[in-house]
Amino acid sequence: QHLIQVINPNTNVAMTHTIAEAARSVAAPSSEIIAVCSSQGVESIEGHFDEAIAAIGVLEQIKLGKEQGVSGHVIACFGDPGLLAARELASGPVIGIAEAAMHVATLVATRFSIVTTLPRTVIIARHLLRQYGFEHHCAALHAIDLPVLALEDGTGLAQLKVRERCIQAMKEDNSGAIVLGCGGMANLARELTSELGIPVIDGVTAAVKMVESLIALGVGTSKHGDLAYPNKKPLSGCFDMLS
Ligand SMILES: O=C(O)C[C@H]1NC(=O)NC1=O
Repeated sequence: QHLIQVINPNTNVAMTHTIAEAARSVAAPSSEIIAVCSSQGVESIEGHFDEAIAAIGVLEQIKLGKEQGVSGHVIACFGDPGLLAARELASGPVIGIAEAAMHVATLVATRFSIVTTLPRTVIIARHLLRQYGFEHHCAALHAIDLPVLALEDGTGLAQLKVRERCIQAMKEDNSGAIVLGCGGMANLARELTSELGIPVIDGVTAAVKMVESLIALGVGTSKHGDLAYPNKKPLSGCFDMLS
């Protein structure tokens, strides 16, 4: 039995539940999903400011997960906030949902489109494409132009918009797969894949299976070089919780 920690970096409980359900829907019988969210910070992550705040929440949860003996971690926000910092802290694998979804898309298509929430977060996905080396694999990025928490408001409007943008991407982008650009979209991928006849990929489920694979391979985060544990030093003020 392996514990896999799935971290929603925002503080929204409903979205944490959506993410947890998706993670558990694909987890192997040998995996136990520990779903958590940041204990403080932002209720949704919609830009650079939010990402910076969320990264601290991620690090706090990574530390707690380590103390609980988890075997691996998922950062369940499409900005992959705090990913490399989390890898310094962690000994097991740490996978962000954006990198996971992008990797899976490149395994089944030569080019993919991304459908995310607010237009202002598109640049964050662009930065990740460059950082991960997938810039030339991404045909286009689309935003439904609704706030992240519209996905949890119960009206179904955001889900309708995601479907519309996926259909538009299929028609316009000449890409073979679509990546859903938000942890809160995790429960939409299977239905959209079968309805639209194109791989619609969610990063939460992709990341859970990648963490499981790395655990099975006996591959943890490298502690050789820049992802070694952080240099020991006193952490003052509110950061004391990270020491
Ligand atoms: O960047 C986005 O639009 C989505 C991102 N924000 C958030 O609170 N969870 C996420 O996955």
